[in-house]
Amino acid sequence: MAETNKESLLFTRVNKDTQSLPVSVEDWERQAREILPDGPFDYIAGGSGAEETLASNRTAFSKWAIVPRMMRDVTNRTMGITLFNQSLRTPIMLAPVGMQAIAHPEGELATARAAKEAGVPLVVSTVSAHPMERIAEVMGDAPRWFQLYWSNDREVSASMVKRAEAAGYSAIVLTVDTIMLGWKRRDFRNGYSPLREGKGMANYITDPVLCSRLTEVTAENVVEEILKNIYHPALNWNDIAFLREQTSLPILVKGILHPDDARLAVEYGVDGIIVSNHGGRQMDGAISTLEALPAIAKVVAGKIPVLLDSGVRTGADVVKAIALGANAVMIGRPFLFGLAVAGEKGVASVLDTLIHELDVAMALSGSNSVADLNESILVRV
Ligand SMILES: Cc1cc2nc3c(=O)[nH]c(=O)nc-3n(C[C@H](O)[C@H](O)[C@H](O)COP(=O)(O)O)c2cc1C
Ligand SMILES: O=C(O)C(=O)c1ccccc1
Repeated sequence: MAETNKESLLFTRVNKDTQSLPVSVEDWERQAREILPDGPFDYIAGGSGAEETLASNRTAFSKWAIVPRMMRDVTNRTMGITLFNQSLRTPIMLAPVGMQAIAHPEGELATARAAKEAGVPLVVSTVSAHPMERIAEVMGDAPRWFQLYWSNDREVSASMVKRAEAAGYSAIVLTVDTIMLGWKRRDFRNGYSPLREGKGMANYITDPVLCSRLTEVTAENVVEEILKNIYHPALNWNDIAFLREQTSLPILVKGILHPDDARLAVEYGVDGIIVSNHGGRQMDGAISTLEALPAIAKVVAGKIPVLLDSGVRTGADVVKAIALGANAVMIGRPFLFGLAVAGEKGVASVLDTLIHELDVAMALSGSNSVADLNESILVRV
């Protein structure tokens, strides 16, 4: 990506199109704060409980410093990786984020266009504001995964997975940390629930199995059904076998923080792990993902890919996560702030900035490829 680097620094970053756009996630967040009402803004930016995990996701990154290597000829460096036989331009993905219409009316459709343009895979949420098939249409051949919220009616889960496979999604991400919703004080204060407002029902109202359960298909009935479906405390490792019967796609579990769970994921034949605390939105007081990563990477020992999200904001953050054992990272709120402020252009700009930051961070740390990144360039501070 040497050519992009030159261009970005000398031209793109100072040309008139990008000048008015924010250049950091903090700036995007500030602008989103101005545009969005309290309900949606707090829903997006907030965390659960006392927001301790939300904060520690960031401080964890500052507890590691990069010790850059010099004079390593980084002319021909690459950010490319291969994940489940798919070549990706960078080790960055868009995390599954539901109900994106609360940020921007075009929601996931705008995000999908930006992701496609940037060559960054998108993970579409079960509770997306547009049907997965519609989002797939926008993406054409561009890489996309489907995130599943296990339903307490497993035939609904099976139906969604089959629809995703038919619509060209190439992996299933089973989110396992949301067997019930986290305790969100900001939302209680604001009296705000996007799910209740029907912002996350597109995949349900279009689902034949879910609709067959209703006496009458109305928005109200669908929302009630979703609320019942999202609550599924019985989820356990044996459910993986059922999921495996429904699809030939790779299955990842999202929300792993304990090395023993990582070991179980491998044992139960899962194809990938996403180290995540849901961006500090579920179990407050939970360990930050960067702190959790090394022990998990050690247990997994390269048997399956390990991804990480929660708190990734800069190119240097990506370098640190990969150096500590992640194969790739995902971002959530950063792209949502971009979406809220400037729709597709905003998501595109957030991605462009992060990708260029990563390129510069790799070059200046003396790394020619993602495979070059390891703990030897990190120190605890
Ligand atoms: C508004 C919002 C909605 C989310 N919806 C989902 C979802 O539907 N499914 C899911 O697995 N994770 C969901 N997440 C969690 C993200 O996938 C991701 O784990 C988290 O945002 C990463 O942390 P970050 O925001 O600090 O980058 C959501 C996060 C936010 C902020
Ligand atoms: O807001 C969230 O983080 C989230 O993941 C979610 C889960 C279930 C329903 C709606 C949102």
